[in-house]
Amino acid sequence: MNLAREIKKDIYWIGVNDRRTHIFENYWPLPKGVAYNSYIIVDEKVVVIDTIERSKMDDYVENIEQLLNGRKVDYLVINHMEPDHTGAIKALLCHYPDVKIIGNAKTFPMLKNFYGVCENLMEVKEGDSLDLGKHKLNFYMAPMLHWPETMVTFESTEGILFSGDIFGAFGTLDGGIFDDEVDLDYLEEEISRYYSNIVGKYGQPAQTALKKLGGLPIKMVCATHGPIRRSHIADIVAKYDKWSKYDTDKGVVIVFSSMYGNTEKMADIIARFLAEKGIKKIRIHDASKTHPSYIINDIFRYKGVILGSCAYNGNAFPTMETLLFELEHMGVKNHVVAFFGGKAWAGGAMPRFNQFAEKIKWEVVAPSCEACGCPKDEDFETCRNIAYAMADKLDEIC
Ligand SMILES: Cc1cc2nc3c(=O)[nH]c(=O)nc-3n(C[C@H](O)[C@H](O)[C@H](O)COP(=O)(O)O)c2cc1C
Repeated sequence: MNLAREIKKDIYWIGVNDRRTHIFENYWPLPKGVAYNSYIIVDEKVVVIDTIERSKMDDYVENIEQLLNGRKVDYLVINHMEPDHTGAIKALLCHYPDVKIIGNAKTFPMLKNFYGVCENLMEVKEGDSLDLGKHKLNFYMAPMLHWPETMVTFESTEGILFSGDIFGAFGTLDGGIFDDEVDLDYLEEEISRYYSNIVGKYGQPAQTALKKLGGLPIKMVCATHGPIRRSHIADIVAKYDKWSKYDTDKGVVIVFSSMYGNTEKMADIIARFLAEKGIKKIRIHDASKTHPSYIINDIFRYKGVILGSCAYNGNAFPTMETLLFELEHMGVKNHVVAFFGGKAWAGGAMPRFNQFAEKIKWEVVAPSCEACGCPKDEDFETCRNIAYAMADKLDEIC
């Protein structure tokens, strides 16, 4: 049986599910797997829009052959060059050597560098269109979402936006492929984790793209990962708008790195004081246990961040270092922060935390608390001060 599915007359989803890969881009955990979505329009001309990751390319090409029943592919649109969407290009070209490849000026150098393909290219620019017969494609550039060459393709007859990675999600498509057929609640974290981890660094390009695409009469959004949107388009667009503006809710993410439990105890104390002040949305993460992707996802949700680390060889603990590096690298904006931790002699984490606050430009709401050995009464008082200052700040700005 061919798992290809018609999504509108003569337009098919020809994607695959990947439940075998544990970590996406060899870094981001995939507890619910991931789908690589590809699409084909069978008109007077046949066009494939984006391909899939190479591990399933044999099945993929076989599906296309079955579906086309002897017809050839005329065009391949490359919205995004990342290998999880271009991994099957060479296999496709082996079966259909005359395919004309559609991309933009930034696509083709990458195509040559990754796959040595440099013939039969058709370059498109902003607003260019292509007639397939009944269907017409329009191309719009979406640079840095999340690579320089990224673009989107709008099919204007049915109003379908082939959005590449934009509006994508982790999680396989277990049965249904549309947003009204799958359990969106079950996928919720995988949708936001995809945004915060993969697209999150590019808030400004996302805002630009939303404004540009906002004028199109979109009836369906077909991303390269996650469910196809046809019933809840406004919902994902609103989420993207919120996330890409770094607009967060009232709540606090406490993250600690602790070897022997002293710093962890301070995390619990701060959380208790926050609760005393009426803060309900408190998420505590152990940076040594929880992958940064989940912590970053919570930081994209909540305005307040309180970070704690024991001193470790003159620095913060390595698992905290990893998180700080990620946050700095992503340039996450618009948070308020405070710090705590433990030491046994000259400390180490606090100078690193201060450097972090300066670099990321988050407002520090209270002086840090650094306990020497196990935390004592005066440390608990400083923790109380951190929690109360954070709660007051959130009351003021959220
Ligand atoms: C490998 C190692 C390196 C450490 N480096 C420092 C340091 O540079 N400065 C310091 O004051 N304490 C240092 N300490 C001591 C711890 O920071 C201290 O014991 C702290 O209370 C541990 O907090 P925790 O219980 O949350 O793990 C180090 C401890 C270990 C085991």
